[in-house]
Parts: sequence; C-alpha cells; structure tokens
Amino acid sequence: MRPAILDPLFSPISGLPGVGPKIADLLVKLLGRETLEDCRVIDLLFHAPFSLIDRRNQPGIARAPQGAIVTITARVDRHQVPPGGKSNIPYRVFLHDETGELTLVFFRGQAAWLEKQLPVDAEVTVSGKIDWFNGRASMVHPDYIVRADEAESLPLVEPIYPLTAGLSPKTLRKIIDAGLPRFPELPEWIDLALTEKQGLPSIRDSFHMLHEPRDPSDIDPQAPARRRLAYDEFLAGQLSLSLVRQRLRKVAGQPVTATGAISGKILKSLPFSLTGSQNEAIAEVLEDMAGNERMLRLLQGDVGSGKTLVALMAMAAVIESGGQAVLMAPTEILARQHHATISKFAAAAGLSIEVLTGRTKGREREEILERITSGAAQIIIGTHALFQDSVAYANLMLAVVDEQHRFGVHQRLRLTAKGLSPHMLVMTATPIPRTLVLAAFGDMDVSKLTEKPAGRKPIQTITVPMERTGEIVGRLQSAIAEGKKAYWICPLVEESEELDLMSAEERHATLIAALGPGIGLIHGRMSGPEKDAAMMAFKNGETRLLVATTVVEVGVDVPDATIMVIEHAERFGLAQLHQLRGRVGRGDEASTCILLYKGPLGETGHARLSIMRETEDGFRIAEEDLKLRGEGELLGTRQSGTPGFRIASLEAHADLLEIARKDAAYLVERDPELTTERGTAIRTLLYLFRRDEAIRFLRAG
Ligand SMILES: Nc1ncnc2c1ncn2[C@@H]1O[C@H](COP(=O)(O)OP(=O)(O)OP(=O)(O)O)[C@@H](O)[C@H]1O
Repeated sequence: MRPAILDPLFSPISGLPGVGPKIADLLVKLLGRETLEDCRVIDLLFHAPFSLIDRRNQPGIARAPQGAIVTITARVDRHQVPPGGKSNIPYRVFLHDETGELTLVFFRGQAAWLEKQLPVDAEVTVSGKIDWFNGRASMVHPDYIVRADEAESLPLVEPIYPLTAGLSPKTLRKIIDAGLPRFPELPEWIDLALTEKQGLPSIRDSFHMLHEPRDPSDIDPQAPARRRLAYDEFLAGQLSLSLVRQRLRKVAGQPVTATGAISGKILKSLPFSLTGSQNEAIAEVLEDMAGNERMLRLLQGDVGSGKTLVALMAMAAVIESGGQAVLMAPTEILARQHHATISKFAAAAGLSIEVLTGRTKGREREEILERITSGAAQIIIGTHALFQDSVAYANLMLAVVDEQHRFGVHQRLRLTAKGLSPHMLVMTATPIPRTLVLAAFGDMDVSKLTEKPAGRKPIQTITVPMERTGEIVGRLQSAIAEGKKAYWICPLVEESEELDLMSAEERHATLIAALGPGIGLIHGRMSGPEKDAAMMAFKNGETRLLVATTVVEVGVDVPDATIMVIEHAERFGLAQLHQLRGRVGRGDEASTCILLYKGPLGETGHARLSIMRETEDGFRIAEEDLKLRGEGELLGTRQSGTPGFRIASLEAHADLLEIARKDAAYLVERDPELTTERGTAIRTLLYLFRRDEAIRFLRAG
C-alpha cells in the first residue's frame, strides 16, 4: 500500500486551484498521462523547466542591450493616447531614468487601467524585452509593471516550461506553484555519506529548487537538485529491476543436466563449426542452468552473429534433462522463421518442434496445446500467444525471449505471473551501449557474441542519390542474371501518399516493368500466410528480388541474399539501417548494400549515412545512434513498458546510474523485503517514481 504521507502528491491534479476541466485535459496531454484519473500532482511536479527568464539585469535605459529582458526603474513623464481611440495606433507611455528615455507601447491599451498603473510623475519598475529603433528604446507590453517601492515583489528569475497549445506559461506556473507546497517532508533514503559527498539536497528541497531556479546554472543537468532527482530516478529503476530479479531468482530454477546426447547430434550435422564467442556463450548458459538458481541472462550479439544457435544449444540441454523449452519472438513472421531454421538444425536430433502464434486456430491449435500439455512437444516457438492462459506446459524449463528492440520486464513478469519459473535467456539484436543495458535490464548477466562466423566478407556499402535509381536497376538486372538474390526496401506503405514516398506496391510494379516477372513483394498489410509464402519463394529462389517494407528488418535470414537496396535511406534511423543491412552478408559470398537517398541531406541524415559507410560494427553504430538521437528514442519510448526517464539523462548522469546500480544491489541484498527503516523510506521512493510494481512481490507489499 502506498504510504499515506504521499497522499497529497497522488491526489488528482483536478483538485488543484485553477484546474478546471479544460485545463485538466491540457495537463493530461502535457504530462503524457493516459487519463485524468491517472494524472496526479506528482506528475505535475516532475514537469521540469528547461530554461529561465532572468530579470535581474538592471542596466539603466541607455545601456539596455537590444532584445534583452531587463528590469528598469524610471519616472513616468506623460501618456500619449491614440487620437480618436483608433485601435491600430498604439497607446504610448513615456518614461525616463538618469541614463535615458523609454517608451512603453500598448496595443489595445485601456486608458483608465494604464493611468492607474503608470500615473504621471510616479516612479515605477517595469520588466520586459527592450527594442531599439532609430536610437529610441521601447518596450512592448511589459511583462510586469509595479510601483518602484514594490519592486521586490517582482519575480526576478522565472522558470520556462515545455507547454502545450492552449496552456499559457502563467497558468501553468500558477498551478505548479499551487502543487509545490504539497510536497511533504519525506524520510531520507539516500545514504548520508553520499548526499554529503555529492552535495545533494533533500528530495523536497530538490523539487523546490527544480521549480524555483535562481540562476541559469540551476537549469543545468548537473545542478545539485537535478542530480539528486536523477540519482533517485535511477535508484528507483534499478531497485525495481533488482526486486523483480530477486523474485525471479528466488523461485529456484530446475537444474539442467546436459548430457550432450542431443546437442552433439546437432553440432555434428552443422555444415560449419561454432565461433569462439558462440562456444563461450553456450558454456555460460549451461553453467547458469546447471546451478540451483534460475538463469537470467541477456544474450547480446550483433546482426548475423549467430544467436539462434546459442539458443538452440540451450534448448537442447533442457530437453536432454527431460524439460521443454519455448522461444518467443516479437512477430509472427519471425516466429515462423525461427521455426524453420531451428527445425532444419534440429532435424538430425529428431526433436518435436511446434509453432504457436495468434494465427494458430481450431483443430490444429487444440492438437498443439495437447502436445504441449502432455510433454510430447519439446520445443515450442511462437509469439506472446505462448503465455496465454490456455497454454499449460508439462515441464517448462527454459524460455528464450527474442526481444529484438523491445525492452521491458513485462514479458518476464507475465511468465512469473503464470506461476512458471523457467530459466530465462533474453536475446537482443542491437548491441546496446552498456548504460542502456543497465537502465533497461538492470543487472542481468550478459553474454556477448563479439565474433562473426568465419568466412564472412565485409559488406560494401555505397550511397547513391535517388536520381540514379535507373542505374541501380540496371546493375540489379545483371546481378540477378548472374544468379544473385537481392532485397529492395521501401520505407512505408500506408502513408505513402501523405509522405510522398514510393509505396512498395508501386516499386514492385515498376521493377517488374523494368526487369520482368519473378519479383516478390512483402509488406505489413499482407496476411500472415501471404507473408510466409513470399518469404518462402525468396528463400528457395522462385523469386530473386524481394521488394519489402521494414518487415524484413529484424531477424530474417536468407543467407544467399547478397544485395540490399534501401530506398529513401535518409528516412531510416541508424539502428534500423544497421538491422536492414544485416539481412545480407550472412553467408560466405561478398555482399553489397546500396543506400538510395533523396537529397539535400540534413546534418543528421548526412552523419547517419557516413557512419553506415564507415563501419559495420554494431556497437559503434549503437553509440553513434545514441549521440544522434538521444536515449529516449533508442529505448523506444513509443513502446509501453519501457523505462522512460523524467529527469535523469543517460548522457548527463551516467556516473549516477553506476552509483545507483551498486546502491540498489546493496540495499536489496541487505534488506530484501524492504522492512528496515531505510527500507520503508525506499518504498516511498518507489511509489514516488511510479516504480512500485516490484513492491507487490514483497511479503509485506
Ligand atoms: N558458427 C557459424 N558459422 C557459420 N555460419 C553460422 C554460424 N552460426 C550461425 N551461422 C549462420 O549465420 C546466420 C545468422 O545466424 P542467426 O540467424 O543466428 O543470427 P542472429 O544473431 O540471430 O542475427 P540477427 O539478429 O541478424 O537475426 C544464419 O544463417 C546461421 O545459420
């Protein structure tokens, strides 16, 4: 249960003064919450200013720099009312100080109000932007006008917040100012030694400093208040991952005793030998699974590094031990492909392999479910359908999750919720920088495939402007005539008209017109069986050119395809280009990747394509991608269940992530149920950052 002390922060924003239904809706949108009910005061307080207005500059009229926000104290000389009340002529008020003269300009000025605010001969303080024109200083609609003896009431430094259409800065500030005093004094969860060493303020002070900056340096990510909040945010994230992990681990895994009976047969039948990295990863996995603790391991490997075989060896060991293994893929097409690949490799061992996806229906589904329940099915490959309630496993000992780009603890938790506790191997395709691994996965054990299989030749990558598409088609024609296979990637199908992109269908038609039949097409709007058929035809060579949208981005494996053309390459992200290019260069033939771009390229577009030309190293590409895009997008904030950070930035606060990670591990080890005084404070932290899902697993949760 959420500690009562947090109630004022978790009351709905609609209860704050100044928040009517219209403003409330705007706030829900601004703060990125789903519903009004779910939009709480704390969400508002996490809305941080990104800049500030500094009114401390009081240079005197003559020295006020053009365009600067200044505060000026001056005497009112006279008013100039527009003749005949004409609305297109502004109302002017003339002032002076000892250095010069200033004209205040008001459009639609109301004489009575202005005379009251700015009485002739009075000394006033005004603040706003200075404009110099023909040697005369003016200020249009000052932000503030007060009597000089009340100048102290002026907010000299004001935060500037991200806004949404319809919400004015003043309104938002008022609401935040109303919410801020609700922040209670909370028990401290940070070690005193750390707050002292890092000079971190208390959490309550941090929120005040966040919203009441006094100096531009307070807006900096390294400002003490922001560092404190970033640390807390990381700590909350790492704690929740650690608690989940602890929980997953606590349910003891079933020790796997690999005999080699099955894996030996598979290895013998392979037309190649495993790479050193593959062997190492397999050894790590087997060692994990042999122990009493559950395995929680991340298998990271660049495109084409051979992750599937590592997974298969793990599955073989489990079957040798009398258990079942599942492999969950993010999409239907990948599930089917994994099924095809694994069936081929496992043929020598005569394993029973099933595929179960949302598409598996009726009798077929019933029969598969039966075989899963009876234990006759040894390997089951599918999508999230694998974990639906209707699926009962005889003895599930290993779950391999092919996460590709989709991070999140959700699948892992879903399994546990089903009362299953298999060993877990998570495969990620993109090599993610270490900071991201930590932030998204916490302390999972990691195996890395750093080597590519022997005999792979470098992929030659060239960039070609779209104007030369004809030339490329000509080259394709001769390549296909020589028996080569090629992909042609088009960016989008549905929005093609809107974004003026050539749709895959159109491209398919123009290529057929140019090259003749025998060209396949695959895109996201086709039905599952249609997609399978298109993939199959390409695999077995009935079609030698496959026009595709990004459905082939992840995992598709046709080793004898050696040419990849990517149309409108400038529209793709770096990680995506790397994934796409990874569909070629998977066999021992030399491959080419042609990036067709539409110029002129922006700075980022240019940088991306150059990096693609320069390197094939997925780790380097991921680092560059992080630099170009920022971590938010890399983590795929569009997908639910990903750790989006409100204050912390992986770029600015990587040092704090490291500390938070260690602290979380220490805290969970010392006080696994969070029952000590510090543990109680930690629970408050988890609620505050909405990372409380892990608390459910605690005894006193
Ligand atoms: N040791 C090896 N020697 C030669 N070829 C290998 C080796 N291991 C795997 N392969 C082959 O390399 C190709 C890529 O392997 P796999 O599909 O497992 O890659 P992956 O790591 O899953 O990559 P991606 O993320 O791009 O799908 C496959 O065709 C596979 O049969």
